[in-house]
Amino acid sequence: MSLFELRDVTVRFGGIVALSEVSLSVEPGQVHGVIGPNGAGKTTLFNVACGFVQPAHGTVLRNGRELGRLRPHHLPRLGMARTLQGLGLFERMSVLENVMVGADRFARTGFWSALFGLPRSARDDRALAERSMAALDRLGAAKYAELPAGGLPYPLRKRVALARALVAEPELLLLDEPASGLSAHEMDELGEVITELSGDTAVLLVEHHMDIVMSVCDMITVLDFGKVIAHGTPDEVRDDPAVLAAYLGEDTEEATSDADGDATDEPATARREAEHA
Ligand SMILES: Nc1ncnc2c1ncn2[C@@H]1O[C@H](COP(=O)(O)OP(=O)(O)OP(=O)(O)O)[C@@H](O)[C@H]1O
Repeated sequence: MSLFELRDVTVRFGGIVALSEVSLSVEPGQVHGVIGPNGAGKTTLFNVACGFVQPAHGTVLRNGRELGRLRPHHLPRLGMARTLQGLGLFERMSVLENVMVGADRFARTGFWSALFGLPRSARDDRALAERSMAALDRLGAAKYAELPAGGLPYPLRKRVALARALVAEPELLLLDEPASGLSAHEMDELGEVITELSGDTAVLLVEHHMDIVMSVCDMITVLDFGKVIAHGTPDEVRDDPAVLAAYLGEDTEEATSDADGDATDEPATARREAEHA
């Protein structure tokens, strides 16, 4: 039984089929990457996994159980957490407070006891703060705990967002383009963090940057035009002719490592635009 599964998921936006009968499964301890060229359906797949988008057909399963109409607020009780491209931090709140927001799965305090400041609330708060500090420490960001999140450089804010997702101790972490906006060096660091985390939590990593996907994932699902065109280990996917044709191929060099280490896929984009025309 898989930890998490999408089975034959189809999503349509008007006349556009963003995902067509897509299936994938994430196993415990696995880092599962989802890659594909622009418009392949990666974000849509992530949004289905988070409950932002409801499939027209197909099912989402957690530990083999169909989830029905999954909504984002169901994730904590399903043992799932996510980070988003936009990070979604409260800029004026401290780093620690931001991370504590992610720990609500552990907050037993009810609305009334919190409102009247009953002792259990303070105890819960202390426990949450300790847990949050531990998550920050794990990501090398504990020393920024008291600073406003909005003032931190972008890579650090990413770490805070990751700590916030981790503090609920999810069994499955959903990461949407975590490498975007990072330098090559920061991407390497992120890769190490993800590999380290995967000892405790499975990861579904939707990512545009090929280098990090190839280096940290155990399994990769490749999408193109909303369909799964390949699935396998990084080595299998790298050599798959369908992947080479769709995404890697002659565009690989440009797509993964331009001079300053920042990824670009302009040649691939141009080709795909021509195909769509
Ligand atoms: N809300 C929406 N309304 C209409 N069409 C959409 C919507 N979201 C996505 N699409 C379309 O669905 C297809 C898949 O888009 P999606 O954003 O999931 O791809 P992607 O692989 O994440 O692309 P990128 O790498 O460019 O972000 C595209 O053709 C896109 O234009």
